[in-house]
Amino acid sequence: MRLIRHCGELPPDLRGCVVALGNFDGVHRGHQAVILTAKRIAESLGAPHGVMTFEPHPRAFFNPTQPQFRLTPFRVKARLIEALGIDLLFMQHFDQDFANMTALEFVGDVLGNCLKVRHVVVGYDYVFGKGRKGTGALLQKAADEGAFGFTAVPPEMAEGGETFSSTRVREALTNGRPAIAAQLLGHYWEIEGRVEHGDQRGRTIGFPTANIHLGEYQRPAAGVYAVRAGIDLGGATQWLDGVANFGSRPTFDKTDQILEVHLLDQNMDLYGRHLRVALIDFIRTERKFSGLDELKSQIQTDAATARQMLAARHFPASPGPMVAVSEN
Ligand SMILES: Cc1cc2nc3c(=O)[nH]c(=O)nc-3n(C[C@H](O)[C@H](O)[C@H](O)COP(=O)(O)O)c2cc1C
Ligand SMILES: Nc1ncnc2c1ncn2[C@@H]1O[C@H](COP(=O)(O)OP(=O)(O)O)[C@@H](O)[C@H]1O
Repeated sequence: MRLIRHCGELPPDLRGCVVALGNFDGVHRGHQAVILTAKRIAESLGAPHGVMTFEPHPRAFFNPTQPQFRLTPFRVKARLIEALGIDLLFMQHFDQDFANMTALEFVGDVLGNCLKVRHVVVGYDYVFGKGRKGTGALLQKAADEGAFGFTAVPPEMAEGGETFSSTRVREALTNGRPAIAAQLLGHYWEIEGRVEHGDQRGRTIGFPTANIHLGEYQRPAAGVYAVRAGIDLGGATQWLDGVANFGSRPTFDKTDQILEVHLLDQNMDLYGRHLRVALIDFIRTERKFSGLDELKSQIQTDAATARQMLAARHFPASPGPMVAVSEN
């Protein structure tokens, strides 16, 4: 997959693609339907396929003080889109100038003059352009006038008849339901980041923990999770079982929230390493303990619970993006 940040970077032979437009935060199963529709149409036309997405997320641009909400920071989103086999990823920088662009200007200048798109694909409720005036109807009108082909993909339904949505994924995570989030996403939800130094207390109780700050990520429910941690070993991601706590560690009167991951049966220096942490199951809510002994004995129980939960699930043997398995 080729990442294009500026129109001028697009080689002439890659003009005329079929493009899926959207924010696609999470790349959930509804997003996948939109992106794969663009891919299928492109293949039938013999054209390149692409996804156009906007950074920073327009919602974060317009409301910079709102709580963090991202399911997938850009690099994670890009990896998931690449896994769908897409040729081109257009990352459109979202700034004040871009926000001022009308829907018609976007269609004419970006989709038309710059990309010379053959076909545009969006989800059923997608809106774009200044004042959110750009709709499926506007794109259909441009298509009727011969600018390009157009497809609006109808809502993809989950088993219970509800539509897949990033909002529902966020709700599942804040309610401590990572398995539900995984069903909606079609893959386990992952937090990834660099391992930082902490208070070096973990090793003294036999549970060293790799610490990761969540940055722009949506905060899940505070508590203990069975996790799988992905570490880059020689270019391939190796997945290891673990138990993690996300929260503010009230036992030590801390207030900042952090993800702390203990890898089961491992002893390795992870400081400064890049870690992917997939939340698999929720074990319990975070608590304030009377002291280290009580915390240690609870973490021993948590580790045993995580072991059982992870053993009950089946994960693909090969490294790469993990796929969600159904609840059992
Ligand atoms: C499985 C697990 C469960 C935890 N549960 C709690 C908890 O309920 N309450 C709490 O205050 N801290 C909890 N912690 C966080 C520990 O307080 C923290 O890992 C320990 O103090 C080590 O901190 P350090 O990495 O800064 O050295 C948990 C940690 C792990 C690994
Ligand atoms: N099984 C393991 N799981 C997690 N981290 C481990 C493990 N074994 C060794 N480590 C190392 O120990 C560090 C955490 O130890 P800890 O005493 O909790 O220190 P800190 O407070 O700095 O996180 C990790 O960052 C990693 O480098």
